[in-house]
Amino acid sequence: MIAACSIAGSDSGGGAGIQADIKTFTALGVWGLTVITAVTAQNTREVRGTWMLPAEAVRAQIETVADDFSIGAWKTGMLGNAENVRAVAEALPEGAALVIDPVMVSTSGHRLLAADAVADLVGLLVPRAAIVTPNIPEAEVLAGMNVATVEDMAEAGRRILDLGPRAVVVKGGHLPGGAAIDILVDRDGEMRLSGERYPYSVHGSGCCFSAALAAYLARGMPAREGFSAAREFIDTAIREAAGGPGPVRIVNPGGTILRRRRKNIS
Ligand SMILES: Cc1ncc(CO)c(N)n1
Repeated sequence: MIAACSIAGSDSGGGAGIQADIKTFTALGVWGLTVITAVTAQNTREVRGTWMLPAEAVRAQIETVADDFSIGAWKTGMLGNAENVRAVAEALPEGAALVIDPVMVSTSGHRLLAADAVADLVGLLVPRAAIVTPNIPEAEVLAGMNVATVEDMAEAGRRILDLGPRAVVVKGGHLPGGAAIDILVDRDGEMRLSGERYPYSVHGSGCCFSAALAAYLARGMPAREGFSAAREFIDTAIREAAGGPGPVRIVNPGGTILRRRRKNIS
């Protein structure tokens, strides 16, 4: 069995957070494990409240799943506060393949990471990541610069790479313009993917993208290949959500890779 574990908050609306991650893992043939950091009362339009779980509960969930499952990849989403960031850093097994979605603020404008937790996220977790996946506002915080152009995105990606992860994907969905461009930066250089820009924004797209990346890493794909595959997966999910705003619609992307690799899953 290929398994991946999401460390994130619950979205009662089912479009983002833990729920998005389980649905994505399932669509990609990966067994989804979950470590819940927080509960949110949320729908596609607003976050009405958030309640953090104690760090002890976060630590115990990580240790319990790690003791039983062979976990091909981990991903973090909403961590909420510095205590939970530290608990994750302490409990996460050494050498784990880690995708960090540095969730800070919801699309609807609600804070999902305390401002004073950013330093611990950067100091304790980002250097351990296989891939960090900031959107533009998150890249601005992590890189300490304004990002207004595609070249700014690449520069921000390089600065975040200097924090120590093996790769960074800066997602360009928040930039104005014709195409939606995402840039992966790693020590070999950069890789740009240009996709269609849909005339609406959907709830949960960032969560599904990073979960898809984690699923592909768990299935043994290298980071650059996983980036292409996850980009295609989320493009389909956003397109199928047409009529938005609303949640992304996760569809099984089908294709030969999934069917071929499915045989490996018992
Ligand atoms: C629980 C949760 N995680 C992440 C996001 C990011 O969109 C959200 N809105 N809610």
